[in-house]
Amino acid sequence: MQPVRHPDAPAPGELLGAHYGQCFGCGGDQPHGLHLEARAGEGVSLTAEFTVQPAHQGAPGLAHGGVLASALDETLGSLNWLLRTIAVTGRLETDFVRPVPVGTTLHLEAEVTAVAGRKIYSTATGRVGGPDGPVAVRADALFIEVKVDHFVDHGRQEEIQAAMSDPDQIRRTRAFEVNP
Ligand SMILES: CCCCC/C=C\C/C=C\C/C=C\C/C=C\CCCC(=O)SCCNC(=O)CCNC(=O)[C@H](O)C(C)(C)COP(=O)(O)OP(=O)(O)OC[C@H]1O[C@@H](n2cnc3c(N)ncnc32)[C@H](O)[C@@H]1OP(=O)(O)O
Repeated sequence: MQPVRHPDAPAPGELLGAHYGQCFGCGGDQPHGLHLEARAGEGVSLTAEFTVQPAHQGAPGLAHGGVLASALDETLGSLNWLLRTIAVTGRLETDFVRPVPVGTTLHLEAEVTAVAGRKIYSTATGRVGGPDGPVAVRADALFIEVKVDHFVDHGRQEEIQAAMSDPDQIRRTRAFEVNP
């Protein structure tokens, strides 16, 4: 089935914000994180940027592939804001097309290609040298829709309690729930 943008999805050009402050991918309160920033696009698409830091090296002066995969995973996961669906990565297939030096800003774009029941199929590319530069990485993913209970049941108590007593987190989580 064709994906359907939720009527209350953020407008094209709007920053999506973090889904969780401590998230390694997008959290502003996470000192070790990627601090990836995603912006809504048209339809069920978005763009995001991430700048490779010295802490992200695999080989000298080059980004670690796992970090680049994380940036792709986070970008693809952010698409769920536009569907207003909570979903987790089931499968992530990554192509590393060219090396990405430290200091490079990766310009990412992602879109949902299909939805089938709880399964959300999506694809992303990351370019270097600008939004129209050459492709350095790309990924195809399958996300699976889950309920908030997924996190409550499986997350460590300490962080779950902290998240549940943070009004900001409750608000962000509610925004994802079509039927709260
Ligand atoms: C109040 C506190 C709450 C705090 C929450 C905070 C915020 C919430 C808001 C948003 C957060 C959401 C996401 C974060 C966004 C971005 C971050 C990046 C995303 C991630 O980094 S997230 C972490 C990594 N991720 C995992 O930690 C998943 C571990 N995993 C599982 O938890 C289970 O594995 C699960 C749930 C995936 C499925 O389990 P399940 O039992 O629910 O469903 P089931 O197995 O029946 O699969 C149903 C259909 O999907 C097919 N299917 C499943 N897996 C497949 C695979 N791998 N390949 C191909 N097909 C697959 C089946 O074949 C079947 O297909 P069919 O229906 O056609 O038969």
